[in-house]
Amino acid sequence: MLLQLAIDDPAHLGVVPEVIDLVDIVEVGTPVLKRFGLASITTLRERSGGRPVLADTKTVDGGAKEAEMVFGAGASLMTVLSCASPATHAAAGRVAREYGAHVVVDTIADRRLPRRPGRFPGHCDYLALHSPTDRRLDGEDDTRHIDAVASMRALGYRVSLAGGIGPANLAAVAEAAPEIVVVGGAITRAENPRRTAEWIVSTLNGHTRGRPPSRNSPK
Ligand SMILES: O=C([C@H](O)CO)[C@H](O)[C@H](O)COP(=O)(O)O
Repeated sequence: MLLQLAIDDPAHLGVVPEVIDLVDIVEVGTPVLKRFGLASITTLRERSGGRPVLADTKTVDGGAKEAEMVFGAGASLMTVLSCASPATHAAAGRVAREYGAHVVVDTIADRRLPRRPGRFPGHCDYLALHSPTDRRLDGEDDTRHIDAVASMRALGYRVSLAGGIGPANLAAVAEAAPEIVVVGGAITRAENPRRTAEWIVSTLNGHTRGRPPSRNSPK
């Protein structure tokens, strides 16, 4: 399993150097991309120590143009919403192939998950099962994305799992074994991001050592 660190708030950029050696993919979160534009991709590339950067564009139209922009700026992966038109998937995929880059198809806005392999024309390197932040802020305890990993993998999709992943559900996530585990707030908002990231990595690797660090643990 690969660990993808999501930076959704400019205030959390400082966490990157603290944990970068534990991380496989660095995500320029949608809010950061909207706030700082393509420069945020360059910034995170400079801090990522050569690790791939994902631009969380959540593209829904204009696939070729958005792909050109973010891959041209140095991103290695981008996200396209699963509800986008086949033409958008095909266009983003064509540009991704030209750059040797990757497309993550994000199901965050879809009520229905794909029922067959190869549902997205063009390019679907990973299918993101993503619990929306706002649903959780509304108080929903959502595990549907974790529960769906097995069926999507059975259809042949490589899965990226995102949304509210942290100490409360990490054991279930490790058991589901998606290809990519996306973690934002559980690391970036932790009292001790480094120790939390270490605990997450060891749990994902099946070598859990005790309990997750508490919010009050010393830095
Ligand atoms: O993509 C995200 C979300 O839609 C906000 O833009 C987050 O990066 C993703 O959900 C991971 O964040 P956490 O839920 O804080 O782990």
